[in-house]
Amino acid sequence: MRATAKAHTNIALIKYWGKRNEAIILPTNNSLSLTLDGYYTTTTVEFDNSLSKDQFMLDEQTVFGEQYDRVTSFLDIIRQMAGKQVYAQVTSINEVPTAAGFASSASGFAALAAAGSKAIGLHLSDQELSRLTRRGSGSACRSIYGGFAEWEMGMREDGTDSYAVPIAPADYWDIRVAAVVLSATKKSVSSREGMRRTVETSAFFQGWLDSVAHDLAEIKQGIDVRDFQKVGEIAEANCLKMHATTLGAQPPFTYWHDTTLVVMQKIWEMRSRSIPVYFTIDAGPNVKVLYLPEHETHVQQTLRNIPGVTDVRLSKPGRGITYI
Ligand SMILES: O=C(O)C[C@@](O)(CF)CCOP(=O)(O)OP(=O)(O)O
Repeated sequence: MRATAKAHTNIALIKYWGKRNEAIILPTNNSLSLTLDGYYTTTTVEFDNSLSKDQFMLDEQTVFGEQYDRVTSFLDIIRQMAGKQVYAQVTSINEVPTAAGFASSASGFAALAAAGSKAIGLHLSDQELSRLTRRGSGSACRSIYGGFAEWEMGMREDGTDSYAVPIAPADYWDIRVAAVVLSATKKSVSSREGMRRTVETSAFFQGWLDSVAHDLAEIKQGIDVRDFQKVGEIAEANCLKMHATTLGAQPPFTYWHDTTLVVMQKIWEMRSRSIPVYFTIDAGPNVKVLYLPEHETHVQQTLRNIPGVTDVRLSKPGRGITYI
């Protein structure tokens, strides 16, 4: 009982920022993302009756502690779905600069869900696989699909209607993403803790929530007609509103470091010179820059020349889950 799956990470253009149910990971709002081809995780899961516990290897290192606990708890869900009490050897290789705080959990949990469910003998539809993946990490449920995907928050409290749906495939629109990796490695607040604190204490959280549905409708309209300016403006504004909520939390926090702001200012300066370029930022200091292919050279050179930038990784829209 063995299977291998490959999943790509995704960046949210309309952010998932807040849970209404932590136990089964139900969000406060819908979110929308673009799956990227530059970052992926390949995971093999082998269920073996001779094992007395799960084993997890990540990038050839044995994993213990909180990461191990999240994986074995997730495998418990798969075992429960299959009605089998058998342990697994999980082997993951990340083509994701994990240290850079990229949503490696997104590609990681999507690959784990796909390989684990297949290895144990479940034959899940994309919708069922996305619903399962959500239980590992919310944003990961969007990586089941390539291209643009929307995670529907669902209305039911049992989560049966909370999963991602495809919006447009990877080959629909050749927009590019440059992931700007900063040397800053100060541990930031995890997305899970950041969301929790924001929902519970931020004076700005309701303002964020009140604006998301409109942002989502508008950005989908922009994607539909391939209006890059509209999509970029909304994604950037949505990101800034999300990050503003952290400043109103108690205690306040921010994911931004000094170089994060320098990169943001550079993006705005390029736009003042009529170069259509926009940014989004997740739960970390790194900036993801949206641009069009014809500006790739200029954008890449500009970003690489910023002091404190250690890497600029270019991505095109990526595909959904593949089995190897
Ligand atoms: O990706 C987005 O929509 C926005 C974020 O990346 C933050 F900016 C949230 C990711 O949260 P995640 O790691 O999925 O949380 P989990 O469900 O607690 O595992």
